[in-house]
This record gives sequence, structure tokens and C-alpha cells, in this order.
Amino acid sequence: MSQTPTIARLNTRDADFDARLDALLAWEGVSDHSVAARVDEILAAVRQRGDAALIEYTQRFDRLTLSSAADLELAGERLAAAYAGLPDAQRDALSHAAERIRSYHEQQKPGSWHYEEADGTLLGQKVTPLERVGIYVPGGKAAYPSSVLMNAIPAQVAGVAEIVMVVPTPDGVVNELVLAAAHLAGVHRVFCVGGAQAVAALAYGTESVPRVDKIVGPGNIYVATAKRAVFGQVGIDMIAGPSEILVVSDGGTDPEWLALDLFSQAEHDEDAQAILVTWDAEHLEAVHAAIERLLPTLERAEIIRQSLSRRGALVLCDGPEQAVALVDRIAPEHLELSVAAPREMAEQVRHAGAIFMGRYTAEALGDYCAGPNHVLPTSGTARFSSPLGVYDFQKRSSLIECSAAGADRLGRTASVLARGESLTAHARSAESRWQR
Ligand SMILES: NC(=O)c1ccc[n+]([C@@H]2O[C@H](COP(=O)([O-])OP(=O)(O)OC[C@H]3O[C@@H](n4cnc5c(N)ncnc54)[C@H](O)[C@@H]3O)[C@@H](O)[C@H]2O)c1
Ligand SMILES: N[C@H](CO)Cc1c[nH]c[nH+]1
Ligand SMILES: [Zn+2]
Repeated sequence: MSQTPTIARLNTRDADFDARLDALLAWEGVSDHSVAARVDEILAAVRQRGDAALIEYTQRFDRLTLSSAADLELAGERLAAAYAGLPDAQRDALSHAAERIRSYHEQQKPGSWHYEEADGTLLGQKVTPLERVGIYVPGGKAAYPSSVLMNAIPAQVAGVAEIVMVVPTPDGVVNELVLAAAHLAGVHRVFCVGGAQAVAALAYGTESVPRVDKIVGPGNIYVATAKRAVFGQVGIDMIAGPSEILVVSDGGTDPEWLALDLFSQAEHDEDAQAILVTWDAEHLEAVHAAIERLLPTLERAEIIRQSLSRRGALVLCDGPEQAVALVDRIAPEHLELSVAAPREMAEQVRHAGAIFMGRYTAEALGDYCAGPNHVLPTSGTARFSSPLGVYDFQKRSSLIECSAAGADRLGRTASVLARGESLTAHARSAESRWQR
């Protein structure tokens, strides 16, 4: 009986390489009709029946029975108590991570700007924080206090007035670190709901959950599909689905380090993706051997095994240039450049959510405390999306103030263009301010 291999082996020289890689990259869930149909049904139910539907779905998918809608929300004192009750080591680590994330995001803060032309006309851009945002913190297969910090801190730095957090608490199990992180990061309200129903509640509002202006944060296929579906009703940040890592190695890094780096993302979800690309055939064998050796030692071995066998790959390519071309084709969420000259290689890369440079930079450090955001575009959307940042929590308004002379000068150009469009009311509006 043939056994499913732990991880696929691909060679760019094989005739079926492109087809096999494309099949691995296709994230089934995104186009899966049954997921989309279920999400549509959930969104419609929450939109129509509000809290009642939210309670039903929470019972069905998170096995949490709530006696009333009021139980959906956790009080601020509960968050503060969680923070106060943490062991010192956890409180210190959370604070250290929060400080580093805050410092990094402070650098992103764009200000309003304007300039004046010679005739006194002023042009500019006013930056305004969003009023109320919803942050989705995943919680189905693992608890993510780090995601609380990564979502809430940039919102706070941007000056958002109200941060509403949703997080599933399967079987009613509340994670103290998640609550403590919410307290530390200045989250205003926390609701114990997850999945598509939580996204629906934030998008449409229910009797208990306030409707928000934008929903941000990562989640599984139900969350990602729901965010895509409500876009337009509310803003969304990006599609941040199951985690991904692409490691490019020149053969000089300890194979066990790389095996663990691949595991670190594979352990998130059976749908997560971990890929190694190298042009050193012996090294590929060594990483493969390290995977087989270390996998049984991991607590989440079963999730990792499924993720690696379904969506993982060890790819042998011809050299660094081909490796960079593969990176751009895959556009991974996380890219590790485990090579001798990582900065030079990073300059060649166009598409990746975050680039981790050098043999010592384990992607896991970025997940928790390096400082940059860990909410990143997945499934190839790094081609056009960026990491979650302060800019996601702000919007911009253009500023225009014409002097009398400026109104005359611009009015003459506008008049010609408006008449060219046969929009004569526009033309006459501009002409009415001419100085004659
Ligand atoms: N891209 C990023 O920045 C980033 C960061 C952290 C985590 N992640 C990813 O987020 C995901 C978290 O997933 P998770 O499952 O642990 O938590 P989750 O909170 O995203 O999903 C749990 C919810 O999914 C819903 N659900 C589960 N099965 C369902 C079903 N059969 N039908 C309808 N709804 C169902 C339930 O409502 C449940 O509350 C992982 O894929 C992880 O890799 C991504
Ligand atoms: N790797 C995840 C983003 O894809 C973030 C995370 C949180 N905790 C651990 N990892
Ligand atoms: Zn991670």
C-alpha cells in the first residue's frame, strides 16, 4: 500500500512542474462553492435576525451556549483582571512585544500636508482616523494574543476612536493572554464570537454588536470568505487567510532550523502552506530528513503533517535567479531568505508580505515581537496588498482652496475641459468666478 509522502518534492526541470506548483498554490477554500454558500447563508441570517442568529451560530460552530445576548460581551474589568492576573513572565513578554510593535508603527504615521501656490491657492491632504473599527482575532485552532496586539496597536497609533474586537471562544474557553492583550492594547469592546457570523455582526451591526466602518485581521477560510463578501458594506484590510512561509536557502543554514521554520507556519492550520526552494540538492535531502526526524517530536504534529502533505513542497531549482522568479510567482505571506547575501537578494524580490533576511531571522520572531505587523496578505495577494499598518486605520480627504486669482486661472482650464465634455453647468460654474 503506498503511503502519502510527508511533503511533495518538485524539480523545476520536470515537465509537470508548473502544473504541480499551481495545484499547490490554489487555495481550495477561496473558490469552494460550499464554503461560499455557507458563508452567504450565515451573513444573511445575522443581517436579518441579529443577535439571535449570532447566538445560534456560536452554539453550532463554537459549542458555546449563551443564555442571553449580553453574555456575548466581556466587560472591561474582566480584561483588566486578566492582565493583572498574568504570571510576570507573560506580562513582561506581552509588554515587550507591545512596545516594539508600537515603536515600529509610530514610524508609519503619516501626517496631513498642504502647499500654497504663488497666487495663494492652497492644496493639500487631510488625514483622519477611522471612527470605529472591528478587529478579528482568530481563535479556532489556537489562541492569538499576538494578533490582538498586531491589530489593535496600529489602530490606536492611528487615533481610532473605538476599537471593537471579536474572538471565538470554542467550548467557552477564554484565553487569559488574549484578554490581557486587549487590555494592554486599548481595545474598547470585546465580543466572544468568531467565524463568518462575527464578520457579519461587525458589518451589519446587531442589537449588541455595533456596526463598524472597517474590519481588519486574519482568519480561516470562513472569515476570509466573509470579509470578501461584506466588502463595500464596510472596508476591509486584505485577504489574510491561512499562514504561509516560503524559505529560500542556499544550503548554508542548519537543515533542522529550516525544518522548524517550515513547521512554524504549518502548525497554524491544515490549510497553511510551507515551501522550501533551494538549488542545492544535497541540502534539500538534509532538510527532508530533518522534517521526518523532527515532525514526530511536535505537539501539533498532526496539523503539520496534513498541512505539509496537502500544500507543502521542497523545490529544487537551478539557481538564485530562478529562486527569485519563483518567489515573485508565489508572492508568499512570509519569505525567509536564508542565504549568504540576503539584502542583495531582497532587492530583487517584488512580491512578498514580509521578508526575513539572513540565517538568524526566524519568521517566528516576526510573528510575535520584531515590530512589523504579522497580519499579512496571503494566497498570492501580496502582489497588490501590503502588511496591516497605521495607514489601514486612516483615510484621506483632499483639500482645495482657491484664491480669486487661482479661481480665474484654474477656471479657464476647467471651462475648456467641461465644454469638451458637454457639461456646460460645470463650465459656467467655473466661468462665474473669472475676474473678467
Ligand atoms: N495571515 C495572517 O496574518 C494570519 C495571522 C494569524 C493567523 N492566521 C491564520 O488564521 C487562521 C485561524 O484559523 P482558526 O480556525 O484557528 O480560527 P478562526 O477564528 O479564523 O476560525 C474559527 C471560526 O471558524 C468558524 N468555523 C469553523 N468551522 C466552520 C464550519 N464548518 N462552518 C462554518 N464556520 C466554521 C467558526 O465560527 C469558528 O468560530 C489560520 O488559518 C491561521 O493560519 C493568519
Ligand atoms: N504566523 C501568523 C501569521 O500568518 C501569525 C502568528 C501569530 N501567532 C503565531 N503566528
Ligand atoms: Zn505564525
